[in-house]
Amino acid sequence: MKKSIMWEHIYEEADRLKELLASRQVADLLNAYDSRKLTRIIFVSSGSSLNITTIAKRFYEELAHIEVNTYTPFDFAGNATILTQYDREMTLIAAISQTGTSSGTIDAIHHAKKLGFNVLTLTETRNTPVEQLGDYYLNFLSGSEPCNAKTKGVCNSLTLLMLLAIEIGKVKGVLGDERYQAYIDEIAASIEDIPATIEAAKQWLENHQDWGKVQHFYVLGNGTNYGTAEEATLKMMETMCIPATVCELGEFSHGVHRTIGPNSNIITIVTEEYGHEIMKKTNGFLAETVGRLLVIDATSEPFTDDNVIHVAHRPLTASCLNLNVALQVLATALPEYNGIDPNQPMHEELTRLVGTRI
Ligand SMILES: O=P(O)(O)OC[C@H]1O[C@](O)(CO)[C@@H](O)[C@@H]1O
Repeated sequence: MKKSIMWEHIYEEADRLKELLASRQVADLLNAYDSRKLTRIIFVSSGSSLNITTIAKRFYEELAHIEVNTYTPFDFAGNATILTQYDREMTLIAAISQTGTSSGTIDAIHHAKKLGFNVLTLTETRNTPVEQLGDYYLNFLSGSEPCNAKTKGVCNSLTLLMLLAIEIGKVKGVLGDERYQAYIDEIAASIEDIPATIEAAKQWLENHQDWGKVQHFYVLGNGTNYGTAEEATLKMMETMCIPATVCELGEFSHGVHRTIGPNSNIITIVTEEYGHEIMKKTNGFLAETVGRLLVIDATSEPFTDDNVIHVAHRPLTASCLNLNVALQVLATALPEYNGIDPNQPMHEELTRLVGTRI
């Protein structure tokens, strides 16, 4: 079977990210848009473009003192009457769509404009409705990604959101020069980590091809990487075409734990953020209880075991970039072990029926 085009996108990630980091587009945006009074960002997006906002949330709150609200387009347009109460000058709506063609996101932009908000749009694809409807624009700079499950676009858009938070933090004076540089340096170092992450995940998979046969899996994460767990769940569901469950670590023992047993397959994401001790105990319990456990470990003292993939410890960003890369490798490789193209068409008639894209 021909290797999926997703591999090409994954191997491009480090170069596309370096271009993004070198770009001046965020600085140019902040010259055109005065972010000094900004106290609230409302993200509106779907799928991976939504999951990156959950990951990026804490960078805005911590580094720029901006409250973050994350909405799906439907919820934003139809279930958010509180929007009318928000100060238009202190609030920015940021609509994200890789393709720039998701109809829900387009409707949400129209709604935001009707309410009188400033709208920043972010896309991978230029000359699309999402690009053109906003007041301000940022491109992912990831290059074209003509497949269903996005990889390089996720890495670039996630990094773009982190860079935007860091630059706004600097403009607002929340982030001093030293901390600003430390974040930029950590992102640069994380980009250099990517080839090793890809290799570590591929090597682990060589001996664990049986994961390709699973019919359901869980992903557990917390803190910054709860969003990564959501993204991994979506990515692997999209490529493997099987159901999955995502759970925030603290919530796992509030009911979800009752569903697991020897037939369960669980991926956990381990960092040193709040909840680390509980994650350790949970992993110990899972190792005894479930059929398959995979631990993606980004701590400073990673545990070495047959069920562990190591990702470099990057404490300021909780290694979020490389954790996503490792999980993208899984999502691409596992269907291929069964001779299935991770990008195979599936129920396209539904997206046409409900008008997912324009
Ligand atoms: O970012 P977009 O183009 O609005 O699409 C949202 C989501 O839709 C999908 O393409 C699948 O429908 C996802 O891969 C993507 O994350």
